[in-house]
Amino acid sequence: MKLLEGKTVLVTGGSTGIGRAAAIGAARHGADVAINYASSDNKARSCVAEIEALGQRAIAVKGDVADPATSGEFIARGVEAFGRVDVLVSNAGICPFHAFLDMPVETVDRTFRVNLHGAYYMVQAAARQMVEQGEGGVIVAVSSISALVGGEFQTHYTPTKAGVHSLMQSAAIALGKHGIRCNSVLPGTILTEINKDDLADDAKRAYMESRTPLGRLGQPEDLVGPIVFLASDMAEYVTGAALLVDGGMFVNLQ
Ligand SMILES: NC(=O)C1=CN([C@@H]2O[C@H](COP(=O)(O)OP(=O)(O)OC[C@H]3O[C@@H](n4cnc5c(N)ncnc54)[C@H](OP(=O)(O)O)[C@@H]3O)[C@@H](O)[C@H]2O)C=CC1
Ligand SMILES: C[C@H](O)[C@@H]1OC(=O)[C@H](O)[C@@H]1O
Repeated sequence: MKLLEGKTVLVTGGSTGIGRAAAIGAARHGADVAINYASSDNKARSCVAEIEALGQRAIAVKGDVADPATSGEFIARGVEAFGRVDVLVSNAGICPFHAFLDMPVETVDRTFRVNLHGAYYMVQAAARQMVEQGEGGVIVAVSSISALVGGEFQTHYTPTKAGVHSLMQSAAIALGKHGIRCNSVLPGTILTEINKDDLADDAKRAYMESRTPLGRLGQPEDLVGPIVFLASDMAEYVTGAALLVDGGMFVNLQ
């Protein structure tokens, strides 16, 4: 069953990892897709090609989500290409691992601007378009298990993921009257570019696997079902919710 037939889905950070899987997954469910990305031109092009091979339309729009102007441009390009925006998946993010006591100011600033400010501007721009269209819409933000737990080398990152989770809760209230649903997914440890170096440490990787009741770390494709579900009418009474997609890692304390 195709859950997003005829919908237009916009995905930030769609060139690699979770965003790419979400973009291709949405296309498999019948959506036309616009992806935003920062720098990976070839990967963005190949994502578009993969979606087109599925028989759906796709565009890639380059832009830094930390720049407030990028959000308006991305939404406008999506509307220009497909006529409307039904779903935004706010996913773009970075996690430059670093110790707390000597954390550079620039690293804190950049991480907040990309992960939290970027999500804020994108969600706001998409919501403005959805309100103008007058037919509701859906926003799914990629937060993290890190919204709920800390990380020694992620003191600049975990607050941004808690912020994204909180943004979805407040946006759900602000936008409910417009028929716009806002939810977040909270991935656990998913094998992507963002943590390739961190998990190159075999001991750390084995430890993270051992903390996961389902016995393996996640793949980007593990997020597709939850994101498509939340974006679809199957979740029409779900808003302000957060869905852990972590193989059970969060509850595995003892
Ligand atoms: N992997 C994991 O374990 C987890 C990841 N997450 C979250 O998932 C999201 C996606 O991460 P993941 O797929 O793992 O990582 P990847 O590094 O594979 O993908 C990140 C994506 O975001 C894009 N991006 C990065 N910075 C910007 C920017 N300034 N403007 C626009 N796009 C940008 C990248 O584009 P480009 O390739 O062009 O740089 C890429 O498309 C992030 O928000 C992350 O916090 C949450 C929980 C766990
Ligand atoms: C990048 C990390 O491996 C990953 O990001 C998250 O949000 C998870 O909590 C993991 O720490």
